[in-house]
Formats: sequence, structure tokens, C-alpha cells
Amino acid sequence: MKIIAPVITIDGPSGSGKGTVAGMLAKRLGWNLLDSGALYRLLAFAAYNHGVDLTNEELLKKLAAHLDVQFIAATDGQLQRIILEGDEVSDIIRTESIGSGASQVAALPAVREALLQRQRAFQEPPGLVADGRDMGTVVFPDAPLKIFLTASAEERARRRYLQLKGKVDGVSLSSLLDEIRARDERDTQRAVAPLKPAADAIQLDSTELSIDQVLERIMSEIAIRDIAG
Ligand SMILES: Nc1ncnc2c1ncn2[C@@H]1O[C@H](COP(=O)(O)OP(=O)(O)O)[C@@H](O)[C@H]1O
Ligand SMILES: Nc1ccn([C@H]2C[C@H](O)[C@@H](COP(=O)(O)OP(=O)(O)O)O2)c(=O)n1
Repeated sequence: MKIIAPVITIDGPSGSGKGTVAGMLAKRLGWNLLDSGALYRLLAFAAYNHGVDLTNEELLKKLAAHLDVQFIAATDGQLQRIILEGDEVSDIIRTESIGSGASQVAALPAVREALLQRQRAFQEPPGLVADGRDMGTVVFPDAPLKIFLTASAEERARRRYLQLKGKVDGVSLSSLLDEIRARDERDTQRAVAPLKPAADAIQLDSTELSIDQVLERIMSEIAIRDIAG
């Protein structure tokens, strides 16, 4: 009999802190981690490499079903590594242009369907922390704790700017803000699995909170529910 592992979902818009908080939480609990956005980013990147148009739903569906990807878990001193078709792509998939491509392919129903089982396969004991846009609404609707993490668009752009400055040439705060707003619009307005809080999600606005404060708020929700042993 398959043991059902508990899932904590963290959904929200770009730059709200999902990935950071999900990674820290998974480490603290000793649970598995699903960075679902990385799958859409990997698909967009693979599409660029193979010359597949980001609107070609049939080909993208096939590419999604056969994505040759490995997630190598973070260890003390080393971040999670992502390998696509044998090459490490952990950094290159984080650019805003791949983020925008990810948001485009993510609007295609056949692509989402092709990635669904791959995401659910991460639900292994002792538990899973999953971050994305539809973790609580579509992929893990029975999760015992769902967080919807937000922050103002200005604060999210500022965070991205600080994160990319010095690493990527030519980053500007105003263009990051425009890109974040465009991605918010596409992710919330699409017909399939749009970005929205699950009915039973706890909404957390991190605009005025530090990363540690967000983490502590989530830890207290975990304690109330007694879901992490
Ligand atoms: N509460 C916070 N306060 C300040 N900076 C934050 C906070 N949460 C995240 N960050 C920083 O913002 C950037 C974007 O966070 P990230 O976790 O990648 O967001 P998301 O996964 O939601 O896009 C990172 O550099 C991260 O360290
Ligand atoms: N569960 C998910 C995760 C990401 N996506 C899409 C929509 C997002 O704009 C892109 C990139 O997601 P990602 O979480 O990596 O992006 P951010 O780190 O929040 O900037 O993928 C999605 O549709 N569903």
C-alpha cells in the first residue's frame, strides 16, 4: 500500500518568496521539495534549444512528456542542481526571459496535463513542500496546509533587482516591474489553472515581513495542524 505523504503547498506570484521559503521549509522539516516553476522553465528552455515555437501546443506537449531532467537535492553547502539533457542549467533557467517563456507555455492546457503526473510523483514520504501557481488548487488539492504568499509588485521587483544585480547585465528596476506585471497578468488571467488562492489557503502578505518572519508564520501553522510529526 502506498503511504500518503503530507504536502504543504506554497503558491503565489513571482518574487513573493515562494522558492526561498519552500527550500528553507523542506530543509527544516527534512521533506522533499518540488519547484514546479522549474519544470515550466525547463520546458521553455528546451523549446528554445530545439527550435520549438512557444505556441506549438502539440510539440510542446511531446517535449514536456519526454523532458530528460534530474533534480539533485540540495546538501549542506550546495544548492539544488538541475540537469537537463545532461547539462547543468540551474542558473540559466532563472532569467526573466525564460520566466516569460515559462509563463507562455504554462498557459497551454496540454502542457499542464503532460506535467501533472511528473509533479505528483514528488509526493513521497516523509512529506513534500511544493511551490508554484496551482499547487493548492490543482496538483495537490488535498494538501493539509496551503499558503498563498503575496507581496506588492513594487516590492517583488525590488527583490528581483537585488537578486539579479551584479549577476545579469543590464537589469533595470523599471523593466523588471513591467515584466513582473505582465507575468502576473498572464498567470492570473489564463483559462486553465490560473494563479489564485485555493479556497482553504492561508494568505500571507510578505511585503513587510522578512524571510525568517514568513518562515516562522508557516511553522506556527504547521504546529497548529500537527502535520509534521
Ligand atoms: N520576505 C522577504 N523579504 C526580503 N527578500 C525576500 C523575501 N522573500 C524572498 N526574498 C528574496 O526575494 C528574491 C525572490 O525570492 P524567490 O524565493 O525567488 O521568489 P519566488 O519563488 O516567489 O519567485 C530572492 O532573492 C529572495 O532572497
Ligand atoms: N505551478 C506552476 C509554476 C509555474 N508556472 C508558470 C507561471 C510562471 O510565471 C512561470 C515560472 O514560474 P516560477 O515559479 O519559476 O517563477 P517565479 O520564481 O515565481 O518568478 O511558470 C505555472 O503556470 N504553474
